[in-house]
Amino acid sequence: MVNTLEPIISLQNIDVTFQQKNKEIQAVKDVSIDILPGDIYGIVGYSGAGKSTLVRVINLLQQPTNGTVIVNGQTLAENVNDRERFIAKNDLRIARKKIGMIFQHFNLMNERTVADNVLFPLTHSDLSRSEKSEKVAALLELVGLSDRATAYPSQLSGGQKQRVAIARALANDPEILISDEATSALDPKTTNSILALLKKLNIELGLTIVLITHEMQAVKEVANKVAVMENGEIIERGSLLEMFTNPQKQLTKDFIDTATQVEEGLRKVQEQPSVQELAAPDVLVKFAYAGDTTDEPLISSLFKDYEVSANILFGNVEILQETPVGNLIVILSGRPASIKAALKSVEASGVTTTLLKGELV
Ligand SMILES: Nc1ncnc2c1ncn2[C@@H]1O[C@H](COP(=O)(O)OP(=O)(O)OP(=O)(O)O)[C@@H](O)[C@H]1O
Repeated sequence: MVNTLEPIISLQNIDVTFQQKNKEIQAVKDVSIDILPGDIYGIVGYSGAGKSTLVRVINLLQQPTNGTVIVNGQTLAENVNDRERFIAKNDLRIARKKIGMIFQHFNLMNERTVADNVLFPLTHSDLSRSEKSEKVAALLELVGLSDRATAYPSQLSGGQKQRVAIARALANDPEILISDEATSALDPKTTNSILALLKKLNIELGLTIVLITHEMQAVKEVANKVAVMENGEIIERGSLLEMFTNPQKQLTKDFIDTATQVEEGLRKVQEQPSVQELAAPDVLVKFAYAGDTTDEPLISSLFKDYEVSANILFGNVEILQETPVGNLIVILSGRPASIKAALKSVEASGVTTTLLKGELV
């Protein structure tokens, strides 16, 4: 995506405060975020971080206590003379049609068929009866459920229910889809098929997707940008690659470790005698890199240029956003000054290094 695009969603200095008896809950604190057309923007955080509250501000399902909400160039909320003002109800109703939403528990109407669930948002549209039927058929085709049009939600698997919910969310041709933990109730295989569907909709329809989740794995599969939320604030944000190769905050690192095999690799590596018996000046380090750097030249240059040998204990390369992203866990051995210099040069070549055990002397 070109960076000069105007944001399709712009949230500026958003606060959401809930008043509860004699206490105030600040669910969202001064959050600003710009989402560009065509982005799949992942917002990650633990339960209670404020993700749902924040994304519900986009379509004013949740009114902000303060801040500006601009969607598709239209100002839905802003602070004027110290008072938060909102777009007129009728205009909001129209604006909301362009913002689809899907949820963890699907929210389907159980007494209606699949086709009727998808038809529901078109009830008051100007389309003729046959146009509506055609639209429903096309939507079911798009989500791969043409053969289940007359089934009832109770007859569907979780993944199929979410497909119906997606078709329903797309009925009014929205430009934005908000996914609030849409894959959290699904098993890993079904999760992947729903994420693949979201990616397809992003590519084929140019749909902008805001994906909130507590699973970095889901974000990793499809998002191009990521923000991490904690205690109502965005504590870190960036491109998927930046976040995976050079996370700054501990919480981001923890989330990333859950989505790579590094955490598991590290656990096994720690059990190995060579690590348990690690003696100075040897050090255990992790290298994380993206793009053209590959492990082989990296390792051979350590020896060639610094006479530092690297014993690889764990290696993992995966493709994110069509870019290889690698993680290596190695023991470096050599003269102390050489190890230091080698690590410096590795860092300078764009590889993120983390000292896992031992000390640089
Ligand atoms: N309507 C409400 N009234 C009072 N407090 C609320 C309300 N909605 C949310 N909160 C509180 O705001 C904070 C943020 O909640 P929110 O649901 O946005 O978090 P989340 O990151 O989406 O977590 P989860 O995935 O569990 O929903 C929590 O402390 C929650 O209890």
